[in-house]
Amino acid sequence: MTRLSDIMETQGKLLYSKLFHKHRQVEVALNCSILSWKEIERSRKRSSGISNSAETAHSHAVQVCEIVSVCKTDEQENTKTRRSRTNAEQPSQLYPHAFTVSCVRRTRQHRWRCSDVTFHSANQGLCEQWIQVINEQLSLLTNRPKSLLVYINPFGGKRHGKRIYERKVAPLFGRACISTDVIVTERANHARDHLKTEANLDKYDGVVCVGGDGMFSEILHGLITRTQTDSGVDQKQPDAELVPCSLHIGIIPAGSTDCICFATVGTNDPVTSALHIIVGDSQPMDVCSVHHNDTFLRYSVSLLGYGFYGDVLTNSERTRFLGPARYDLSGLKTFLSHNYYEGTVSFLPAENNVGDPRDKLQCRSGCPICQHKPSSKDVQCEMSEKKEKSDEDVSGGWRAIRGRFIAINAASMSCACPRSPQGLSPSAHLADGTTDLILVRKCSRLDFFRHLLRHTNKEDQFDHSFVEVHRVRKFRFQPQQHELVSLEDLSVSPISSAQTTYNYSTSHSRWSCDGEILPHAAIQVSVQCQLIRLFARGIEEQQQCLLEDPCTLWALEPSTH
Ligand SMILES: Nc1ncnc2c1ncn2[C@@H]1O[C@H](COP(=O)(O)OP(=O)(O)OP(=O)(O)O)[C@@H](O)[C@H]1O
Repeated sequence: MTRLSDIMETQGKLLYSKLFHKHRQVEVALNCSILSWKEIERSRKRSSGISNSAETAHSHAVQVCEIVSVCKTDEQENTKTRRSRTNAEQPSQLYPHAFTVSCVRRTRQHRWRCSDVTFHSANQGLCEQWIQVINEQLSLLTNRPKSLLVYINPFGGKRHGKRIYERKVAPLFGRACISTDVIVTERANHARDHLKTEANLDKYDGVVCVGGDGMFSEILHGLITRTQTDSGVDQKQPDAELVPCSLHIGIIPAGSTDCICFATVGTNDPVTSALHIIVGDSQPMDVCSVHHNDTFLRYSVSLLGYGFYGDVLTNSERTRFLGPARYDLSGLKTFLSHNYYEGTVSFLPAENNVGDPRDKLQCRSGCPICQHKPSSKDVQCEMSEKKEKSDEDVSGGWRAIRGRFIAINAASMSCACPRSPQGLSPSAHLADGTTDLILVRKCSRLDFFRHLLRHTNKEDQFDHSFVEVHRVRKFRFQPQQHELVSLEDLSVSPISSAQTTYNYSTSHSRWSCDGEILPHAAIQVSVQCQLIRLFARGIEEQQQCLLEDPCTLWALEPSTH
């Protein structure tokens, strides 16, 4: 990676001045990508009668694209600060004019904060020039949103959505001169329906969702449906090539489950999300379209789960009154039930894909695998290759596995969360046009427990004889129609042997689709590569970016953060 200081040298300076920062003289320089400042400390050593002017410098730099705003420093603020200074800090009194640059500062665990840096000068005109030139550079950043449509779910999570937006997000949008239209939802699906038909989307550069994953799903469905309607595409057709949405979606986390935000930003923090929106970050994301025959069911961006995860969700819905504890209780109940389900999974492997579900390459900011996006031409080519092969192979490039499954999961992202830091599929990618299909076959309770346990540590959860994982572009599931099946032939684990009764599989489970239960067990799923874009940049390798340039403003905050 190129050092910021090198960029400063190689790119022409737009502006250079000696100003004061924190009562020390600094050299401040701006080019089209970096604002940097360097402390000048003159220690006049006199030896052998020769005056020696030495510079010891503390350098700082911020990328122009991470500047939130620049403004004249409030007169009162400036005077107050000056009055409170001691005599030793008097030079600032000689420099009464000032401007403040607000910029992104990285703190621990992928959190961003807005940090103010104030520069003082005796020359008012010079301060105004700095403000003007920095603003000119900011206006060249065309990816930044200027106008946003914000939907707030006032009942998401702990019901703090409105307060979070008003206190933490709106002031930042104001500073960045972003205009907003805010809609506080009055019922479930209010945001989805408004986006589908009423909203005048031409006015906006993006849509912001204040709430949890359920609220995000509403925005996702509203925006995709609207885009297809406006483009004359029929999303009901399972083979329709969907048109990518032009508006970005921003997520301000304010729900009880905020997995999409966590997976795309690395933290669930409203201020961090607001800053990613302000700087106009862009993270493409795959979306799975789910159909039952020719009926469109839903879109999914994170997890489609049949069997274990479908049952956990179905059971938890029956005990909503228990609050978030219902998921633990339902998980335990489902685990003890130890059901399995028979059916056929058919899938189209992503053979030309660069990555593999077990290659341990995690999807991170600027992910090379997601950048190697297959064009629809490549996918067509892959399909026709498969078709050619199909002359010999009856499956037409598709593979089919019939069996008895405890769980069938399709992870379109790692699905990492605080409880499972690696997630269900640690190497799944946000935008490579595939989903990781994980099949957990019938096994003993103890084995299944061992498999589940691996989600909480760093061991390979696919390294079990009863687990297989395939990276796929499409898949189908057809449940087996049959009577109740006995688990007699299961290898008996210590846990199950303690029980005197046998377990029986009910014939069907339900699919959990990003936390919503689907009405059909037989489904067809097709991954729509990079159908949407979020105001995010994926999870940054934080330590790496701190170490790469010592000349950086990105100092870590104390561990309290
Ligand atoms: N004004 C409203 N009144 C009732 N429900 C709403 C309203 N606005 C949105 N919703 C619905 O609330 C559901 C949950 O919202 P959200 O995801 O923001 O919060 P959550 O606490 O994370 O949800 P969950 O109950 O799924 O954990 C969404 O499916 C959404 O459709």
